[in-house]
Amino acid sequence: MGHNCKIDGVEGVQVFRGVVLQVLAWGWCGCNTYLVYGNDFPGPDGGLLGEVEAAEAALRDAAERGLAGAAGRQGADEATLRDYFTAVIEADQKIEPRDWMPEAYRKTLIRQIAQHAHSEIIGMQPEGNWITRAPSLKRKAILLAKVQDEAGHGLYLYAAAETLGVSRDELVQMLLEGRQKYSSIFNYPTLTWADVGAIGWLVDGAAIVNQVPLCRCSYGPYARAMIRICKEESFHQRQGYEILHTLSHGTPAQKAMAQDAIDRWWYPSLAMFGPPDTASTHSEQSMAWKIKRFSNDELRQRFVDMCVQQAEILGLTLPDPDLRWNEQRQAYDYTQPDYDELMRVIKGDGPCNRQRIEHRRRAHREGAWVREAAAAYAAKDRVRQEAAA
Ligand SMILES: CC(C)(COP(=O)(O)OP(=O)(O)OC[C@H]1O[C@@H](n2cnc3c(N)ncnc32)[C@H](O)[C@@H]1OP(=O)(O)O)[C@@H](O)C(=O)NCCC(=O)NCCSC(=O)Cc1ccccc1
Repeated sequence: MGHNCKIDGVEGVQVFRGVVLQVLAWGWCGCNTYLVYGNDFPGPDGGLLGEVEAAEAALRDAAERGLAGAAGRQGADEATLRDYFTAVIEADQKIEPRDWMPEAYRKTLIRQIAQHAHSEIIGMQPEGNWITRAPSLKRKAILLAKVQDEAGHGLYLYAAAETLGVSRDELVQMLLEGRQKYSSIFNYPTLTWADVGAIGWLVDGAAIVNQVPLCRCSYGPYARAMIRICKEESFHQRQGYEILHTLSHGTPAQKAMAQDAIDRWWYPSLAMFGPPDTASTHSEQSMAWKIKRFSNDELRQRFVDMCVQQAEILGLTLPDPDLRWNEQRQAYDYTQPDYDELMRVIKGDGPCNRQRIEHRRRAHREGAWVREAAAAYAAKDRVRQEAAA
């Protein structure tokens, strides 16, 4: 399907009816987006892809050493199963769907993975808003592919959540009824084309910093989903960075537009990491279970430290007059985001909360015929297969 061509100096880009499918030259790349600049361009992920690869190797190792397998111990009493669960976590092995797990561990995972899946799906809206207005056909194709990747991430994550005994239908229903959350960041508007760049650089950047440690999460299906998602998010971050780089090296008006986007997205991106550690209700337990590997504040600091030099290369300013290197801490001091605003947005009172959820409800209603057709086809297919067997 499609044909291969060279776009922006990248060989082997597979194109089908004008839409970039994938870069064939990149062995692992299963995603839709592609790299649009040469090797002289600085990679903005701060080496995080290396960490993803290390986590992937650790997953393979865990599978080979195989401490997991508590499924075979289902007959044991609860105390033995609990000891085994603790041993698996302590040994940095993986809990798998059929293993015994405490009910609170299961619930925490369902809450976090579902919230994560909903974020990917709702997160398609702010950028989707710019697909028809992207400044060139090339930019449109890239953005279309990126937004499509987010849908794919949502699907991997719903599938991971389903291994915990909850159905995708139930999860979607909980989102639509406001009983489950999605990330605060997607309740902010995308006012200009530069916002698409800022989302890629800052929002995908924050997402990667948060998600790379999740590749080492103690629950196998979530950890495995995160490996692929992080690789794809790394592309997304680069495409956003490249948009901003182009704008900031363009006309004064384009540079001003890029700066304005950074000014508006910086603090909401810092808030994505959640409340400060002192106010985080779940962190302690989630870290003990090795679902979370770092606290909200640790990850936020890592993100700030990563962004400072990248902003310098972009020639843009992070909107924080108190941002400065602290020699003693070997980290940047920075101004905290407004956590009262975060709480207001989480509770439904952000600039776009109503619009986002209304749009999702409408899309769900309008997609009913597709779900019905798929279910009817599956039922027919089952009958056909049973008849043939
Ligand atoms: C770090 C945290 C978000 C929160 O830590 P926890 O230990 O779970 O909670 P903690 O005790 O600290 O907080 C107390 C309460 O506050 C809630 N809350 C906190 N922060 C937020 C917030 N920002 N927004 C909304 N709610 C928030 C939290 O749920 C809890 O409420 P609950 O008790 O449930 O009612 C964690 O769940 C996590 O790592 N999730 C996985 C990553 C993930 O979901 N990424 C998604 C974005 S990336 C993406 O989509 C990619 C993309 C890029 C571009 C375009 C499209 C897509």
